[in-house]
Amino acid sequence: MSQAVSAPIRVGTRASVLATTQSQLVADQIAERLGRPVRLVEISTEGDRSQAAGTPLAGGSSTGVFVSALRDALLDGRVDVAVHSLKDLPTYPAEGIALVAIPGREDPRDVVVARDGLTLGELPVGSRVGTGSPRRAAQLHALGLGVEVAGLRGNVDTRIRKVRTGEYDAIVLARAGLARIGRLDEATEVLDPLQMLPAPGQGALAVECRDDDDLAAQLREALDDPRARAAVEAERAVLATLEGGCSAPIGALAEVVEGEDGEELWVRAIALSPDGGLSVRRSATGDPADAAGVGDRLAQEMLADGAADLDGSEHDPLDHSLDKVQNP
Ligand SMILES: NCc1[nH]cc(CCC(=O)O)c1CC(=O)O
Repeated sequence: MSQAVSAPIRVGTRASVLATTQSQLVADQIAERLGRPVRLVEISTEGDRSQAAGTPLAGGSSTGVFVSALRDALLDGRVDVAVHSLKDLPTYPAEGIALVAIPGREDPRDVVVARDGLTLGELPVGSRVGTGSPRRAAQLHALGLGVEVAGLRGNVDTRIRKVRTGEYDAIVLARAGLARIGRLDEATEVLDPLQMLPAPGQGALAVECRDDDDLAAQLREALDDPRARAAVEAERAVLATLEGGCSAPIGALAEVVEGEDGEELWVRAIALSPDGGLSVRRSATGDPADAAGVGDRLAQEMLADGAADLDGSEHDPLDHSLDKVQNP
């Protein structure tokens, strides 16, 4: 499987500005640290094609679409490396493919891009806030701002334009996406994770290759950031365990910090009913070496707290059986 030493390493990428920018970032690091020529190869995905055609994609189910075309290119040898936004990766592994590196992570928080430089709290009641993410929608509802939450699709550029044209008063996006394409100045507010917990893996990249490729060990050595990896493993374990028991929108954020006895991992997570009326929120600390265990146990506690009962589109206000987890 491995190429001659002089052959360029082919890095597969989606064609969007965000994808090519982050793939180029990884390609540059590979070239610099492995001292080998690297070439980007654009792979158009089913998701890109249906976005271009304007066909609506259901929020959650679009996840795998962007990923599978790149993995196919990897498996049939058209590319040697695939770069994904980590939060777009399904939690289950793919046959024949190794997640070899999680490079240093961008700030994982969400941001607001609003008209007239407004923050969420400054938006007049009745304002139209755009997001295609059930997680963001549920947390926006839970904030009780009195705004209308409306669906939103398209790449980052398209979404920002919809604020410019007045179609939306504000939109919510990942800070990392804006930062990577050099448009962070569009953000009018960085959201506190207390108000808006990011998606598991947000702001992180995933570098994959074929699991039998000699390149795997080299890429890990050259690109992997152990702190980012531990944080993301914990967040994804929360997601994987909760997915087993509920289909509610989920936010999770972990970080490795320097504690008194060395490195410490902390994790926060939330699961919400889609209308934001109910939620289960939990946090934990633990050993970064046991990141997945910490995330899994946290999610088990959330399920025991009622996270499994959060799915279903509307919460019946007369049903008091879930009052113990009702938002204040
Ligand atoms: N779901 C699309 C997606 N996948 C990754 C990012 C941004 C970059 C990141 O989170 O790493 C975005 C856009 C967004 O959520 O605003």
